[in-house]
Amino acid sequence: MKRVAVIGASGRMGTAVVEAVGACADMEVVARLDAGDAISRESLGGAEVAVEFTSPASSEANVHALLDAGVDAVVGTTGWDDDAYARVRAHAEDAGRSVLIAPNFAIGAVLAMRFAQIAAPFFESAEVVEMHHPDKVDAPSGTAIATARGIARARGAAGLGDVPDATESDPHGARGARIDGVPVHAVRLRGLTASEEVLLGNPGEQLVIRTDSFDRVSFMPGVLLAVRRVSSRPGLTVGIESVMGL
Ligand SMILES: NC(=O)C1=CN([C@@H]2O[C@H](COP(=O)(O)OP(=O)(O)OC[C@H]3O[C@@H](n4cnc5c(N)ncnc54)[C@H](OP(=O)(O)O)[C@@H]3O)[C@@H](O)[C@H]2O)C=CC1
Ligand SMILES: O=C(O)C1=N[C@H](C(=O)O)C[C@H](O)C1
Repeated sequence: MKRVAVIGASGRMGTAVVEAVGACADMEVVARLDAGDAISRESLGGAEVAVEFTSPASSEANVHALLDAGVDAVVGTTGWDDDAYARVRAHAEDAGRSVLIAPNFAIGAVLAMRFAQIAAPFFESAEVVEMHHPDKVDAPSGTAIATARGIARARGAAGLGDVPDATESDPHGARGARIDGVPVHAVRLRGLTASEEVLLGNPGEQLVIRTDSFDRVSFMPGVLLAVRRVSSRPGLTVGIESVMGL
């Protein structure tokens, strides 16, 4: 029986994780921590793995505290950059522990990111539109950042230049953000959970890759897979693609 702690347990994702882990025959929730709770060996209740869905402002500190407490971590909180990854990788390696951080645990979203990378070299234009519930605190989404970076890498490797765009004046920022040169647009709309479209264009044709999470249950198979596999992957793993065998 894998002993699991949930950090951010009262939040939207934490609540879904507590329920999903509790429904598994091979794992149990031994600790539920939220804002204001200290992370320590004692408060973690003998957990082997912690699942962390909190806020971009607190996630890295939580992961260091989990490593100090001798626990492997599965992290879904967004807002990570390369410097933060490097600090956690070094800490995990020093401590002989494992951390898996993924911007999206939904199988469809992971596949959409991969499909976008495969398609990107074949299209002149590429833009990413992410659409989320209006209670989300960060924009653009972690998934959109990872998607845009993947597209940019694939375009760069194929020798493609900048996406075409004749815009000369955009005082209101209507052309969105640029992530590694790829335009990214964020929609916040009541009724949505999490969706993303990758728009790829050539003269006379368009390819749209779309993924929708209608419910937070969509993230749970990926989270549970990560909980089962994280401890066999020393150091830092980013994304669940490799865990899925992609
Ligand atoms: N990787 C993935 O597949 C997914 C990632 N996410 C990401 O997960 C994160 C959480 O999303 P969501 O569940 O919707 O957010 P919520 O705001 O619903 O939940 C976050 C929870 O964490 C708590 N919290 C805040 N700070 C701390 C802290 N320092 N220690 C412990 N708990 C803390 C909050 O408490 P309080 O409200 O009191 O501040 C709240 O209960 C976001 O970054 C989101 O983008 C979301 C969905 C899928
Ligand atoms: O905040 C959310 O809800 C989500 N956050 C993640 C992100 O920022 O990409 C994953 C998913 O899109 C839901």
